[in-house]
Amino acid sequence: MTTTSSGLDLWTAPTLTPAPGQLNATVEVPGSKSLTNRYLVLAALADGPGVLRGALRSRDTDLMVEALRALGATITQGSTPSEWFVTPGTSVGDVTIDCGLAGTVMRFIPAVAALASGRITLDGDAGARVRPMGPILDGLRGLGVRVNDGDRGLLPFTITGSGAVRGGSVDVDASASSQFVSGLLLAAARFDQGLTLRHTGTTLPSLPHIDMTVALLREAGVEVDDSRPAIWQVRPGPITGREVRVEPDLSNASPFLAAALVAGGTVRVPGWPTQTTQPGAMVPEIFTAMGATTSLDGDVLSVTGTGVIHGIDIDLHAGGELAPTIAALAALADSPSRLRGIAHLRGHETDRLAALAIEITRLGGQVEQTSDGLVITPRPLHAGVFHTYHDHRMATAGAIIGLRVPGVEVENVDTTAKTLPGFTGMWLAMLGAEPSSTDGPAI
Ligand SMILES: O=C(O)C1=C[C@@H](OP(=O)(O)O)[C@@H](O)[C@H](O)C1
Ligand SMILES: C=C(OP(=O)(O)O)C(=O)O
Repeated sequence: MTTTSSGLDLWTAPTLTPAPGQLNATVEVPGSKSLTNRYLVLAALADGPGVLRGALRSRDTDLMVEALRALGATITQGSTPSEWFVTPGTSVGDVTIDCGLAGTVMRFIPAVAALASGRITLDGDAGARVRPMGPILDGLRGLGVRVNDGDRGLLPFTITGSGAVRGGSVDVDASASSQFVSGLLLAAARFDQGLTLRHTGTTLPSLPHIDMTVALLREAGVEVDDSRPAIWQVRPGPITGREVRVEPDLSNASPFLAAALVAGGTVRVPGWPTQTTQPGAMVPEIFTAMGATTSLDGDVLSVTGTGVIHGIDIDLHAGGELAPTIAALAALADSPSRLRGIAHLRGHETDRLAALAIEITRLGGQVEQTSDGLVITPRPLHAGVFHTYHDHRMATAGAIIGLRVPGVEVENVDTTAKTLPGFTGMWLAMLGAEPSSTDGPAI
């Protein structure tokens, strides 16, 4: 790692020349962010103690633990960092909660805060203060919750919890984020009247993540009716405290599996679920379309590539999390790609459409931003700094491109700690290289 005069930490991404069979690695991927933070919320709202095993430890999940503690839950680490014991509890008093840059914290905690008693202020990183919040705050108001956001629809804001939420019916436009729906559904069984939520927008991103919310509620004994399109009904009732095991994070697996396409060879990820609501389940089909061979043997997903990557035309509205990985592959492909249905990525950790376009173009690529995505035309790429805008998935995208293009320096690669602390060590281990405290190794 080097630090420039302007204070940027730069990590030279290791390069591996494509050679069939050269890459041969098995990568253990930690638990899913989305599952971990949902299980934590449900455990904190449950009718008795619960245990999470295989949980992700990262900035986003540690912030969720701190937020739930501030709201009265007792959460203690078990015998390993990925084991959490949760005892529900209710807080009384005024607290401030740091959401960092975590969408799951800023969108899942407000409804939990409304069930507590006191003035609860949520704030976060500078980048979090521009992420959309209005529809979920208006939704809470419609359910009887006092919210003061200065009518800005952004962090910071204060919720005055009275120890109970009336609940009832509410319309929410979730076209900017599925988390507006998940954030209300997760706590809804604890509302006096439960919740009937109707999505009013013309598009709905990340439906698998809403399905994940519904599935986890049902596993915890909550009655949810999702039989009508874009309407969810949650009956009031207890949430069961229980023991759960978290699946590996399939979206975080995607950069490692992508390495097989770029470098040629095979990357395996154990623990791949046969059935899951994670959008990362789309990875095998997408990578196959881009030129890989994939197979699931037991619970081990193998992706084998030749170094030749095909462009793809894909609607990613269900799995926008995967866009940075796919954009990085597209920049190295043998034909143009079109990524569609992902306008909402402009409200992610950064404006991901702009960030990907600017950074790939900076390395010599050709990327056009459309109203709802990107058109990527492969061009010979060259060395340069890949800026990451505090976005973990920009950092992993830079690492993917650097695997093929010598001299790609990923700025602030430690931003990967949002969901994957230790990314660089895992990346180097996958490549068979020793982690280095200086620049990336010559491989
Ligand atoms: O509920 C969740 O766990 C998530 C939902 C999605 O958010 P958006 O619908 O805002 O894209 C996804 O991109 C995010 O990484 C995690
Ligand atoms: C959009 C993402 O995160 P968040 O949960 O902060 O919305 C993401 O991880 O790609």
